[in-house]
Amino acid sequence: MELSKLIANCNVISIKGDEKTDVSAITSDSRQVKPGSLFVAVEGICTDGHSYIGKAIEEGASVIVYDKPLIDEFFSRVTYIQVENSAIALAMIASQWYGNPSAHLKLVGVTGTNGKTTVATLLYEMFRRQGYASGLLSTVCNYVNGEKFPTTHTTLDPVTLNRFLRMMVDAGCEYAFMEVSSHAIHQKRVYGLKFAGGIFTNLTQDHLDYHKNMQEYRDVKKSFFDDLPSDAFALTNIDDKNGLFMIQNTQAKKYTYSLKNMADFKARIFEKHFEGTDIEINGKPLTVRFVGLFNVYNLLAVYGASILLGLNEEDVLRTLTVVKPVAGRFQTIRSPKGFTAIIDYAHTPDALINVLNAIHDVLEKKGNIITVVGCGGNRDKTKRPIMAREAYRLSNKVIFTSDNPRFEEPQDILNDMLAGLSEDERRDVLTIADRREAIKTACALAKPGDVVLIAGKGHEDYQEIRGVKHHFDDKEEVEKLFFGN
Ligand SMILES: CC(=O)N[C@H]1[C@@H](OP(=O)(O)OP(=O)(O)OC[C@H]2O[C@@H](n3ccc(=O)[nH]c3=O)[C@H](O)[C@@H]2O)O[C@H](CO)[C@@H](O)[C@@H]1O[C@H](C)C(=O)N[C@@H](C)C(=O)N[C@H](CCC(=O)O)C(=O)O
Ligand SMILES: Nc1ncnc2c1ncn2[C@@H]1O[C@H](COP(=O)(O)OP(=O)(O)OP(=O)(O)O)[C@@H](O)[C@H]1O
Ligand SMILES: N[C@H](CCC[C@H](N)C(=O)O)C(=O)O
Ligand SMILES: [Mg+2]
Repeated sequence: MELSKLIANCNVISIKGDEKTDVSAITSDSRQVKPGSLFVAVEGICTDGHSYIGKAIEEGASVIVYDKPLIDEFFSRVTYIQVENSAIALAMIASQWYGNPSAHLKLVGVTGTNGKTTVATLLYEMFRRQGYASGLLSTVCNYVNGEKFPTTHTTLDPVTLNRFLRMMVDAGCEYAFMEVSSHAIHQKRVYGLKFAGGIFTNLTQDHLDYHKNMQEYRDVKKSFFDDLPSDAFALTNIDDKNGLFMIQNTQAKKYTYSLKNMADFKARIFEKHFEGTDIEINGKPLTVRFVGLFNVYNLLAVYGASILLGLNEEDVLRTLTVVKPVAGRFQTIRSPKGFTAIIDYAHTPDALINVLNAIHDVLEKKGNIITVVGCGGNRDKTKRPIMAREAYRLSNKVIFTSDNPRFEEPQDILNDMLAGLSEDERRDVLTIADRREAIKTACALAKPGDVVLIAGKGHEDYQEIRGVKHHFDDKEEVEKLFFGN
């Protein structure tokens, strides 16, 4: 593609070299540069792409896009484009390169601390079941109409993201649903995408390793809604204290959902059981196969977005009665000994509280809750003592274990968790760093009628230790213990 066309939507400060040059590929990673590539130098968290400009040229890059003064020498065979912001330029160039695919889809972004995967995946299933070709970009998996692709992030980098959206357009998809993480908004990964709608689920503590404080985290999320166009919808959970704040300055059409207040989309709960929940949405009764108050919020968001996108109400309600939880989200496995294991991706204090309360609601004190939980390494450390405290408070027995230690010592993470308990309380808990052993111990302690909650890793099929992902799957571990093999 001709360079001048590629940079048409960028805020260009200066151009040195031939603007008509033909570009053969685009990347922000010098290690992926091929002859004729355009390389965008982006300042990152670990390193600065500007330091790899020399390397990119050595590998054959013919265009360099940058936003900081260059000290390197200029080569006459290379075109240098100085832009206002490289991360934004990367997103705009990626969209152009793939023919602005988001403009040819009805793209809906879901943001919030918890519930993004659940809401985005259920929307994808909803639209597929109504016969619409659709795509999904989520933490668990990406789908282009029925075809499955593994993923690396909750929200992909702009080049990969736009490549997927292009694949969706080429496959005839009309709708696309994606998770929008706060990291992605902050790093401009979704910049310039044309959204047909945005959904806010909730905001509670997470990622305080990355964002300076809760206010910055909240403001980053809000900026996603600030940038929505006027023909899009902004659908928000007004039972969350930041729900209205999120849509305060958006140009998009505002809609609300709630279980407690007057709202455009409203639900009530009648009866909770282990197999599901009897609810009412906008006055219509239905039984869903989901457990937990938080899942009623997720389903309500799905209902609201489906209606706003033009689906028929009866079809939507009928589909809500048949869809099932996403892998690793409140996934229940019955043991032959009469207790239940629940695998759940709760990896924030709020998610853990919600999932434990949901178990209490259906257990009605007729059994004990044994919780196995750990916290991820090289992530928000301040959530560790809180998660430990809540797990202790809401369980009959807790076993602290490892999640993904990444580059930290497992015992250091466990110590941060234990700091959330008093000395007396610490004597009540078991600390077993080996996750396999921890799960085994919990299942050995369980009596008929009990629940073993295994929290934090959900669908993940690995444990990340010192940069290596070792195969590990909570569900597989439980099935081995229950059914052998
Ligand atoms: C902290 C974080 O978000 N990091 C993301 C960020 O990387 P970074 O800023 O560290 O990049 P860097 O390594 O400093 O490099 C800067 C630039 O130099 C380039 N470079 C680097 C080395 C080299 O040899 N040559 C070269 O050109 C890099 O390609 C990059 O363009 O930009 C990269 C490209 O988009 C991401 O892959 C990377 O995700 C890392 C792997 C990650 O783990 N991110 C997690 C925290 C994340 O994003 N999570 C959210 C979900 C969170 C939630 O649950 O809500 C997600 O959306 O997945
Ligand atoms: N609406 C909700 N409110 C609070 N907690 C929720 C909600 N939905 C799900 N959870 C809890 O959070 C966990 C993760 O759910 P889900 O994967 O849908 O969230 P997510 O926002 O995609 O997470 P991530 O940030 O890792 O992408 C679930 O296993 C459950 O424990
Ligand atoms: N998307 C989340 C995943 C956390 C999952 C948990 N198992 C962990 O490793 O901390 C994050 O990047 O914080
Ligand atoms: Mg997710």
